[in-house]
Amino acid sequence: MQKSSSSSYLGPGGLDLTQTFFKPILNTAPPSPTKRHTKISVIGVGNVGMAIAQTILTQDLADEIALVDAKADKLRGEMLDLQHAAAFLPRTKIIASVDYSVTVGSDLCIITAGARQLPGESRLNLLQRNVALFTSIVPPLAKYSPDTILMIVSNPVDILTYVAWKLSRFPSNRVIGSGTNLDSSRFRFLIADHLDVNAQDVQAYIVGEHGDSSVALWSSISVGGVPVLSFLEKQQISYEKETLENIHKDVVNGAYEVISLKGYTSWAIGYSVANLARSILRDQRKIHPVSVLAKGFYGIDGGDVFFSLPAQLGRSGILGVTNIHLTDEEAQRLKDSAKTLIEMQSQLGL
Ligand SMILES: NC(=O)C1=CN([C@@H]2O[C@H](COP(=O)(O)OP(=O)(O)OC[C@H]3O[C@@H](n4cnc5c(N)ncnc54)[C@H](O)[C@@H]3O)[C@@H](O)[C@H]2O)C=CC1
Ligand SMILES: CC(=O)C(=O)O
Repeated sequence: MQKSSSSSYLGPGGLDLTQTFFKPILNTAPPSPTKRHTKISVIGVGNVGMAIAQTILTQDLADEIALVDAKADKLRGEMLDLQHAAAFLPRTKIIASVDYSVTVGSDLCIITAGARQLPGESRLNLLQRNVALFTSIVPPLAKYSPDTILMIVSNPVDILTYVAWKLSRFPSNRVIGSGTNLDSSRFRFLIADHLDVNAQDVQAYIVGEHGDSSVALWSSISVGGVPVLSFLEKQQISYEKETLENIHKDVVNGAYEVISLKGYTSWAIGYSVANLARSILRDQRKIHPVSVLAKGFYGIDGGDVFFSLPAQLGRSGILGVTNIHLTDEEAQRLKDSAKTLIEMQSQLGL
């Protein structure tokens, strides 16, 4: 049986079989002009890109997903494998190409392409390799989808978000790094595990660099609406600062541990980015710790640095940054995290 370019099957003699199986209802009203067609492009179909794509599919977040990768065979294989799950998933058109024209008209472009860490290697060590790739990825995305929102996932995510902002020339509200949304989920899991509660009832943020200099905002943690540290202090319940430091260390070491065990991280970042995509495309106006242009917030003034702050996300991208009270120690750690990133950025000459 021959397949036409429009995907309808032509039987013997060129008979269009879709006409045999379906008797079309004529004179129907056209689709409502207010119904939006949502398109997401995922660049890089490695472990991370595919975990994101499959989570987006299962959560019914897009009408169309376009996949792009430099490896044509791997790309077609991943596209077919996802298409073959059509009978079990919400209806989503899945297309793929090594040519960026496939991304045209995307609402959201998620970049996961690039080198990943070897066991023990830091995220910042990937910088030179992945900056070079971004010069061939970001300009065509901006060309084919000038109104899109860019979501950067490749590491080091904060500096690459800055690079994507520069290369795209987009306003900063439309260039977002997945940042510490993932670290904060790890943090909430560990606190929930420690207190034997549900992680969704734990409100807790890791901010700053997605990486070794990240900052845990202990002073603002609440569980079920109860501010944890001030509650413990009022009840005169002693807690060890070391216990808190160890939980943060476990957050920072979390990715290193997973990478040393299975070679890469994928499932948690898949859920994290799908969670961000939902807030953006469904205009949820939820607060997420994501990588944003931080200049002017929380006393950060040393340069154009992107790192994670609790930001409100909606259909136009970043809507604002929340003003959480920080202790002097937390504010200083945040400034140190910014300094680390600005020093790395200054070597790029962008
Ligand atoms: N921000 C975060 O929280 C996280 C970030 N990551 C980062 O995501 C990135 C991807 O990780 P994995 O998927 O595990 O790596 P991977 O090696 O499995 O996949 C990378 C993919 O990028 C493709 N690629 C390379 N150059 C390309 C180009 N110029 N154009 C298009 N595609 C290209 C490769 O062909 C490959 O399919 C890494 O930088 C990793 O560090 C990973 C986990 C979490
Ligand atoms: C690899 C990475 O950045 C993570 O899993 O946090």
